[in-house]
Amino acid sequence: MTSITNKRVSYDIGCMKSLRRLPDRVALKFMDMMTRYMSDPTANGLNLETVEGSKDSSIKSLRVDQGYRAIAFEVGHDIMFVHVNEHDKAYRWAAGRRVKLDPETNRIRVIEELDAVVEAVAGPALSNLRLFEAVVDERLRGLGVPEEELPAVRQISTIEALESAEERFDPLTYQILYAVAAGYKDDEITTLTGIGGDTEAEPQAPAGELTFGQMIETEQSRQSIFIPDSEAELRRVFEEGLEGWRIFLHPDQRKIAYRDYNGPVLVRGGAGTGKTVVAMHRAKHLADQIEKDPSRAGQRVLLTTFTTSLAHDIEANLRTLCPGHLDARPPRIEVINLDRWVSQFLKRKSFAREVAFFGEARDRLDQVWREVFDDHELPDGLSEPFVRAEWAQIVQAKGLTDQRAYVKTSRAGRGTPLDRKKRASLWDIFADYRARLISEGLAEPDDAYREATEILTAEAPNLPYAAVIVDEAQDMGEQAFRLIRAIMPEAPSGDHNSLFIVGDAHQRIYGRRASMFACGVNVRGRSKRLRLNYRTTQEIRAWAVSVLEGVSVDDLDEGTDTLRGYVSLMHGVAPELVGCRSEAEELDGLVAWVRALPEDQIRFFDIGVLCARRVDAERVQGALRAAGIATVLLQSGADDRTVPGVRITTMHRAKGLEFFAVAIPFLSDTAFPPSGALRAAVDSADREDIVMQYRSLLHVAATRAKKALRVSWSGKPTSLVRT
Ligand SMILES: Nc1ncnc2c1ncn2[C@@H]1O[C@H](COP(=O)(O)OP(=O)(O)OP(=O)(O)O)[C@@H](O)[C@H]1O
Repeated sequence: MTSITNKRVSYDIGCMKSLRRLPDRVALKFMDMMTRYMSDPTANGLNLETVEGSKDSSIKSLRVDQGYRAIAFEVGHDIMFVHVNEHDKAYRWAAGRRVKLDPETNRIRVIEELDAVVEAVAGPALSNLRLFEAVVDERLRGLGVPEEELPAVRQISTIEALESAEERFDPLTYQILYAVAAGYKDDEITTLTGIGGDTEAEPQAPAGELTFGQMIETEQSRQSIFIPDSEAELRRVFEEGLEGWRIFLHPDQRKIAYRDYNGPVLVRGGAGTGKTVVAMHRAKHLADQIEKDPSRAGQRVLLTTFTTSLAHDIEANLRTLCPGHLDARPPRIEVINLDRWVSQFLKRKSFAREVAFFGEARDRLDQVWREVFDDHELPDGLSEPFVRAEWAQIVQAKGLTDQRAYVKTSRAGRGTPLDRKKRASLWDIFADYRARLISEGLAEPDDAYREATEILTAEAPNLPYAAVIVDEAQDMGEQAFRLIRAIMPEAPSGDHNSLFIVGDAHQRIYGRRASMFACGVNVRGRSKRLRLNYRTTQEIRAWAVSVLEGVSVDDLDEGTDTLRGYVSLMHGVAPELVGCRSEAEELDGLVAWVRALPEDQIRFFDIGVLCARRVDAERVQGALRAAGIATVLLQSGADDRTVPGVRITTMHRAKGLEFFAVAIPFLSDTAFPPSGALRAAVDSADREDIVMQYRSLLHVAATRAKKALRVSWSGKPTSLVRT
């Protein structure tokens, strides 16, 4: 027996999973031993014992209590725990295992070599029952199954047998086998595993030359091996649960979040690909760097979003990832939505006008417009809604403050042409509106962004930010990007790790748009894409993508994006598409669907009903309540999951949420897009924009579902859905 001190301890995903199956007292004891060792390795040495008769001399066992043993590999400076189980089972598991440094996949693999005898006996007898019969060795090897595991693969007879043999295989092998069995194509499996193909991650050194200690640190190994940085981190992971996003990042995610960049970075990815997860890890990484360097004390990372609710969610999640950075005084990470940041900044700068973000202040804007329209004649053929749309989408969106700039500006994308004369008379109206706003002490959000940008540019105040991370970038307009660039201007020494921008133009639901390049944010050569959807099954994702079929979407810059090449981690059942004769029948069906969901697998808070309009959400609430089903109508605040009840909310609010099962009712051709929204269109181009926003909204709503989706309508379905 050797008492081990001062080694680096890590845990592979198999160990984490086996911990979950242990009785609580055993799991707690193991966790306690590990955290104590990490807090003071010299005082709390680990008594590792050699496993007699094992194939690999580095395999060791650790007594957890009388009946349980943990299995680990001890190589050089590292101890990697791989399994915890009852005494005999643990030793049996350990007997045939060995650790392999696999240069092909740039990972540490934990494999079991079957004896040739077992193989010979099992082979012919099972020949007509083999799950992978039609799959040749070469394909499996190419996908990353180690040679040594092929005999065991050949013994698997059914998908259920594969599932119950999970512990027999190296975690990556299991993932590959499962994907092959589920019918994924090779390029899709490459996306799932991050091996080879067109992935962001790549070997960091010639893989063949890496030692165990180096190989365990690769982006690829860390997809399934957790190396805690500190006792606090280990304790948090044990306490908060083992949700993959915190520890087992996809190699692409880790590479994107944990590298240095010499300029702004753009990360795109379809719904559910872990963009927010990457943004959070990026914040942690940059804050870790600040913490380690005493000369950077007081600096911080600004993580900003478009909506308040996402900012709340991110802050809550960061509390489980790196609370120290939020609680430090001053904090090393600040999470705030951009509107709020602007309000606070302008307040500090004694900006005297009230910014009309929502509510009563917005009603006052309507009142000012009414007064302006009373005093002006509109140019021929133009309506009041047109004038307001021109103001919002051209003048304010582009930050135009004088007539010359307005006359010269490009109005690309606006349907109704305007000659010079019309533009000149429109400018009179705009100038009057602006003057009245100022005398009323009011400002629109775009004014606030512009003012803040001007103050920052003129004063260059000493802000504490070392970097800005932006989530939901697709919903931010030009003024927002100019402001972000002004908060984090390019340093004289270059743009080191300055801006990290995350978004998906397919999910643009607020009608704003900007080219980052035009706003001084140059991401050329640093544009990344995430392709693995962790949230939604392949079947639901395919349906959600069909809603956007044939539509061209930008890449948040000056190019175009596509939803091709995405893969979902899971397969599941096809979405239910339900046509009804009336809305009453639709609501009855919805109630029956909620009741029929398997109660043992799913709790009410994990069911979301998403509607285009708040009034519809209220109708759904009425129907569910009448049937005795508890409900929660979600408003703009965070979703408190300790309150029981089916979640009902608008599709807009659903952004940032996810549910096991989602229902989207009222998708008839007269109800979706809602007629009120279409009536607001000022011309055919505007109408197309509105329809596009509703397509995106439906795409967002559908991609909130993890496992089950129900879509319904009464009468004729909207042309936006494929039935
Ligand atoms: N490496 C990972 N391991 C396990 N789960 C992950 C991983 N990365 C992301 N997830 C999970 O996938 C889901 C989607 O992640 P996230 O919200 O970051 O995606 P997103 O791209 O921002 O989505 P959207 O654009 O739809 O809002 C979350 O439940 C998250 O915890």
